[in-house]
Amino acid sequence: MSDLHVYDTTLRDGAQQEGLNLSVADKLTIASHLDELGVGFIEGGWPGANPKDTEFFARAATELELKNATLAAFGATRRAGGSAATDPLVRALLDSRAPVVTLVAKSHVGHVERALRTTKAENLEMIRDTVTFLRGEGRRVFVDAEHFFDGYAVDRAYALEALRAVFESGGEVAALCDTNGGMLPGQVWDVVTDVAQSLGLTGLDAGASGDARLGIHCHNDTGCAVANSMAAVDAGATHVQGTINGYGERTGNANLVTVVANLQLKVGQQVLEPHRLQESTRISHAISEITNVPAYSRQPYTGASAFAHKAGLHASAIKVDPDLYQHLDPKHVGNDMRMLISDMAGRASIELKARELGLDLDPLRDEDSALVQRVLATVKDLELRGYTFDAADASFELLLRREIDGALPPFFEVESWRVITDSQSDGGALSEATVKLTAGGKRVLRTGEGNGPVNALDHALRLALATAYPEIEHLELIDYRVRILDAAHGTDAVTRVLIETSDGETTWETIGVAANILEASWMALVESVTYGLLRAGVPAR
Ligand SMILES: CC(=O)SCCNC(=O)CCNC(=O)[C@H](O)C(C)(C)COP(=O)(O)OP(=O)(O)OC[C@H]1O[C@@H](n2cnc3c(N)ncnc32)[C@H](O)[C@@H]1OP(=O)(O)O
Ligand SMILES: CC(=O)C(=O)O
Repeated sequence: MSDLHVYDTTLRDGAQQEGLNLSVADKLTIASHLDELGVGFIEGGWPGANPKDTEFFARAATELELKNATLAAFGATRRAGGSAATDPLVRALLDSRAPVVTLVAKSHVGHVERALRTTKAENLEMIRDTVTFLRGEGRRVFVDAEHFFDGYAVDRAYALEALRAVFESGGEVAALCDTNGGMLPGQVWDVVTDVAQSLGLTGLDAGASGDARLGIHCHNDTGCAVANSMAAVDAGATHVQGTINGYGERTGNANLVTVVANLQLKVGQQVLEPHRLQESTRISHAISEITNVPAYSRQPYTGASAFAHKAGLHASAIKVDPDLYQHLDPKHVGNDMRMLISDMAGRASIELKARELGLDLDPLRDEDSALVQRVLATVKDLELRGYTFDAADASFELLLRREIDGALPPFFEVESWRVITDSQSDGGALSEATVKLTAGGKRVLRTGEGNGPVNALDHALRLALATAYPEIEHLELIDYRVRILDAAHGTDAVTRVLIETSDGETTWETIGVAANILEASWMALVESVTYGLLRAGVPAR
C-alpha cells in the first residue's frame, strides 16, 4: 500500500456547495461510506462554528465506528492578538475529541494584511502558537495553507515562511491550497517542486523520515482540480485532499474518487485496497442519494455514462475486445459497460445490447443476423420520427423482445382508450379515462379518474390490469417528461413522452412518440407496465 494520505473533506468543504445541506445523521452516514471506501482521513466539519458540526463530532465519538479512517476537525488559527489556549474556536477543536485537527492558515501576504488586518509576523505567530498548543494537547496537526499558490506568486519567501512555521511547531502536513481554483497543472507542478526542494521534502521519504508532508487541496475553477492534484502528487505532495463527486463551493473541489482512481489505476500508487476501489461507483452513488444532488452521469470512472457506448463503430470494435474503446476495465471501479441504442448504432451495437440483456444472438445464424438487421432498421426509422432509445432502455428491450419468438409474453391486448376532461365548479379540472383491454382471458372495461388526463389514463390502465396482474400494484410512475420535437409546428408538433417507473428496487424509462400528446403518453405508459411485468418475471395470464 502507498503511504500517501487520502484526505476527504466532503463533510466540510464539500458541504460548502450551493444547495447542499447535510443533517448530522446525513454526515454520520456519509462518514461511514467514506470509511468503507478506505480514505485515510475524514474531515467532519468545523466544530464550534455551528451547532450541527459540534453535534456531529459529539455523536461521532460514540456512534461512528471507523475501521480505516481517522477523524479530523477543521478550524482556523487563533485570532490575531489573542492566545490559542484561550481562543474559543481553538478550544472547540479540542472539545471535538478528533485525533487530527486541520487548521486553515494564511500564507498570502495580501490576505494577512487585508483580510486578517494584521502583520506578517503576527500571522506566523498565530500559526506557531495554535499548532504548538494543539500538539501539546496531543493532537496531530495538519495545516491548510490558504491561497498558497496565489500567495507564492506575490511573495514566495513569505509563503515558504508560513510553511516553515507549520513544520517547526510540530505540524505534520502543510496542504498547499489553490483556494480560488485558478491554477493550471504546469503551475502547480512548478510550485510544488520548488516548495518540496526548498523545504527538503521530497516524496514519501520525507513523510517517513521527518513526519512532515506537503499536501494539495484544489478547487475546480479552471476545470483542472483533479489534474492539479495529480501534478502536485507527481511533484512530491504526499497528502491529497478532495471531496466525493467533486462537491464544493463554486465549481467544486477535486473529485477524490477520480484522483484516487487515477493514482491507483494510472500511476500505480496503491492508495486503496483494490476491493475498496471496486466499491467506489456504489459509494459515489450512495452519497449522491444522501446529498440529494443528482449523480453526474458523465463523472469519470463512476458515472452511469462513464463506460456507455453509443457509436456503432465503437461497438463493432468492442465486440472484438472492449479494451479497444475503453481506457480500462470498468470492474476496477465497480462500474459496468453499457451499450446505448440509437440511430448511431450498428449491428454490433444491437448484438452487444442483446447480450447485455441476456438475449444471446448468434450473428452467424441467418435468422439472428436478419433479426439484428431488422431491429437496427426499425431503431433508425423510429429515431428519425422522434424516438430516442438511449434515454429509454426499457422500450428498446421490448422492441427487441417483440422480434424474438417467445421473448415477450403477451401480457394484455389493448382494444381502446378514451379520456375526457371536465371543468369543475371550483375552477379546477378533473379527467376521466376509460380503458378497454383483454387480460387474463377476460375483456375488461375500467374507468379511472385523475387530476390530469395522463394521471387518469394511468389509473384506468392499472385498474384494468389489477385482477390479472396484482403485481403492478408495486409499480410507481416517478417521472414524466414531455418534449415538443418540432417547435416550429406549434400545436401540430410531434410530442415525445418519456416515463420513468420504479418497482421500489430499480427504475426504467419508456418512450412514446406521436402527434397527439395523450397518444404518446399512453404508448409510454403501456410500455412502462409491460416492462414492469417482464421484470417481475410474471407469466402472461
Ligand atoms: C477557504 C475556506 O473554505 S476556509 C473555511 C471557510 N468556512 C467557513 O467560513 C464556514 C464556517 N464559518 C463560520 O461559521 C464563521 O465564519 C465563523 C464561526 C468561523 C466565524 O464567524 P464570525 O466570528 O462571525 O466572523 P466572520 O465570519 O465575520 O469573520 C471571520 C473572522 O476570522 C478571521 N480569520 C479568517 N481566517 C482566519 C485564519 N486563518 N486564522 C484566524 N482568523 C481568521 C477573519 O479575519 C475574521 O476576523 P474579524 O472578526 O476580526 O474580522
Ligand atoms: C482551506 C480551504 O478549503 C481552501 O483554502 O480552499
